[in-house]
Amino acid sequence: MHKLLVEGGRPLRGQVRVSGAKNSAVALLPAAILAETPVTIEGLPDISDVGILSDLLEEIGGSVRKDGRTVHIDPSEMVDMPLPNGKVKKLRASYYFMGAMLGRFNKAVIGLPGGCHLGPRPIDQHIKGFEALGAKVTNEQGAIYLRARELKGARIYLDVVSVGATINIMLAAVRAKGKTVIENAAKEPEIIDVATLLTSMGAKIKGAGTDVIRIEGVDTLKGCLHTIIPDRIEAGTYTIMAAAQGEEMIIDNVIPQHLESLLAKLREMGVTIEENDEQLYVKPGKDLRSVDIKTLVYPGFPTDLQQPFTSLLTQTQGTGVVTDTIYQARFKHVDELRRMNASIKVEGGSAIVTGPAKLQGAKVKATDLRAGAALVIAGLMADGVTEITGVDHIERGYENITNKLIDLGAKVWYEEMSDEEIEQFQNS
Ligand SMILES: CC(=O)N[C@H]1[C@@H](OP(=O)(O)OP(=O)(O)OC[C@H]2O[C@@H](n3ccc(=O)[nH]c3=O)[C@H](O)[C@@H]2O)O[C@H](CO)[C@@H](O)[C@@H]1O
Ligand SMILES: C=C(OP(=O)(O)O)C(=O)O
Repeated sequence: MHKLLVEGGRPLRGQVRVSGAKNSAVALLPAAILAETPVTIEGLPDISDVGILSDLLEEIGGSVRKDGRTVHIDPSEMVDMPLPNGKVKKLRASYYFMGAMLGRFNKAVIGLPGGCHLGPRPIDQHIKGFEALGAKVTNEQGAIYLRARELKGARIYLDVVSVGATINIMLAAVRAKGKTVIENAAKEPEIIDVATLLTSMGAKIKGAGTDVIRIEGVDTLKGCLHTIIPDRIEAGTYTIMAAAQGEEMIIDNVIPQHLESLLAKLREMGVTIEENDEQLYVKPGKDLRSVDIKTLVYPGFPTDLQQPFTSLLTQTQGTGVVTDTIYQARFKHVDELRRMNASIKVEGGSAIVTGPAKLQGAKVKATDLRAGAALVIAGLMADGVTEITGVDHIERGYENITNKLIDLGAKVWYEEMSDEEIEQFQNS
């Protein structure tokens, strides 16, 4: 087991290239189950979530061949193998095996998913959708059993706007008989990306990216070639780093429109940002002003950038209120930032951040993926060395973060943890 060390105080400059989107990748891979001939996906990020999903595709009989960041998946020999335990529990997105296997085989057995602990993360809307399409769904000892004689299109109104439920219902519905309408659907760019792949496979989908998605079921889907979109959350994380500790930075391979809510807030704080076709040029001003943020569904401020943004607010002038309306308990990073001398109070679903605080390097724990990113940003701004444990969370979502940071001028490195440190980490 290793820890990540960050020596603070060095300015970041230069260019960083954003990888393919984690939250697309984790849906595109299971979507390949629905095809009958090989699917090729280009630009997948090299992160652990992608590795685990590729292994799961092989467990059900698929052949997965990696060629750099391109992955070729041959789904022709896949079978309806139950996956009640094991790797499905290591990540959130294994729930997409439910929709995809149900769509292909009319049955699936999938263990309840893992992923970041951000408070309750129910999947009732996914299940409501599968049931509406004609599946019988039961929870038996922590695994979801789904069975259908035949899936039939239905009108499904989501009670909560959910990325996962929208994509999962799309996956199950593309091969169902007749028409499905998903109302109050989520509008995140990753949903459009998955719909684009499915459409290239022969699916008939209209309205992805709006809150009403219409799907006309087809009998078969074929393989295709798809290029993934860039990761707006990774791009946003580096943009926040540039505001926090950058001199001048270029974030490359970005769709700027995907980040408008973040860019608007950064400009309000005094950061200069220029948008080009696929790049952002970021130059922080002196004495940035604090702002309030409230996370919302897309195109609102993304909850996945709330934690990194909180680290930036520790350095701005005044008080900023961070309210997470998606995950009211997504504040585990706050205790760790306090160890580094940040001045933050959590009240209800909000963190109140008073800046500027002089951050100091400390031993901290990444409790989840974006908490890890928040600690890296804090470490870059702090005096001295910050030691971050729980690095496997960070590796779920950030490709090659150390090399990308080193190229920008940061001093970051991994060290093996001692037995004593591992024990302390496991007990904390
Ligand atoms: C793999 C992936 O894409 N993960 C993202 C996805 O997670 P995920 O798909 O799990 O998040 P959802 O969009 O489903 O969740 C949004 C809200 O709806 C609630 N809810 C969701 C489903 C459900 O059946 N019932 C229910 O009540 C959740 O508890 C949460 O409060 O979107 C989140 C919100 O943008 C992001 O933080 C995650 O990075
Ligand atoms: C919460 C996240 O991921 P997951 O849904 O995969 O746990 C995230 O990407 O910030």
